[in-house]
Amino acid sequence: MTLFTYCRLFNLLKVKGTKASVFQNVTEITHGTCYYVHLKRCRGSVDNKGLQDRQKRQMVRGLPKQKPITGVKQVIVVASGKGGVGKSTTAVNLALGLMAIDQSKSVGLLDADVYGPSIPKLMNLKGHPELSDDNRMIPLINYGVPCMSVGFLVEDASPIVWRGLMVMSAIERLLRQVEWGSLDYLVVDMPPGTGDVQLSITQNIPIAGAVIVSTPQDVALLDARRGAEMFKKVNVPVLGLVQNMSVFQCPNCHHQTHIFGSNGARELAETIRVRFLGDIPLHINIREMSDKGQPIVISSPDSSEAEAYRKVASAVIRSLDELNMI
Ligand SMILES: Nc1ncnc2c1ncn2[C@@H]1O[C@H](COP(=O)(O)OP(=O)(O)OP(=O)(O)O)[C@@H](O)[C@H]1O
Repeated sequence: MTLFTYCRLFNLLKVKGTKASVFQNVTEITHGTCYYVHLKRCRGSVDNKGLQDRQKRQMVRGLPKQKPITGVKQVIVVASGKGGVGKSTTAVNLALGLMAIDQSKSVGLLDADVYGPSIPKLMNLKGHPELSDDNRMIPLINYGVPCMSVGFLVEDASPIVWRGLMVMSAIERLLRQVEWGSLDYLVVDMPPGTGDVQLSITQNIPIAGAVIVSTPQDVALLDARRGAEMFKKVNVPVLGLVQNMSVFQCPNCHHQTHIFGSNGARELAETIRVRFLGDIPLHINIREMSDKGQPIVISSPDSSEAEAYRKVASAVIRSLDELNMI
């Protein structure tokens, strides 16, 4: 581990306030290509599992007090039960779609996928955040969207091999130590699944609602359902389901194929009584533009794919408006 990465990780773990006392000693242990940071608690060793279990129990009982992120009006989390279904691509294009349909709105993007941060690549951003006068990280901006990601804090090729407590500290820092300014929406790209990170985020901040992304494939739908149930359990409203990669149209003969199935997410939305937010086709332009860091909503705003993302953004706003009326 280079000295640079080490310092970055160390800074990342410096949590202000009471939790700072948890970290008395951070020691680097190198095992071949894997790096571990060994944490010692003031009294005895850290019982990660115990701590996490306690957090989960507190969560379920609704004990911890959620604190809003300074300057942010509404937090929208984008989640998926399963990895690789297009959650980050949807989060990016949703954020840009929200801005496209109402340019008076300010939108930020937070990459909470600490194990596999992809927002820097998708938003074509590189570099490290500067610090404000009060030591908060200033987001990097592209396409008018301020972004923050753990990817800005570690070197590109560094393996992100973290123990549970380190992940929680990183998340806390990303939630509390970023100078967002004033935002109407903060779109959060969650890690896939229904684990500690997801619980920790729902525990720490008030969330306006969750958008669940799934392909129409049975195995993805099963996990999407689990994701939706988790949010309901912790009282986060589910704004709806996005069906990604629903149809592939051959660019030559225009024949349409439902590679992952056709209507699974739509049917699941009906079953679990949440809004169906829209269909995003499986399209090479979406993948190619994403890889270039030029999201389709920005690079081909007139395409039907960009329109599909804007429709999803409109549906999300409808869900939020309905919730705000309650
Ligand atoms: N509608 C789509 N059409 C074509 N390619 C897509 C589409 N949606 C996503 N992809 C591609 O699928 C791959 C996975 O997408 P993405 O990284 O957004 O998924 P994810 O669910 O966030 O993955 P992870 O769980 O690893 O974070 C990427 O290469 C992306 O460009």
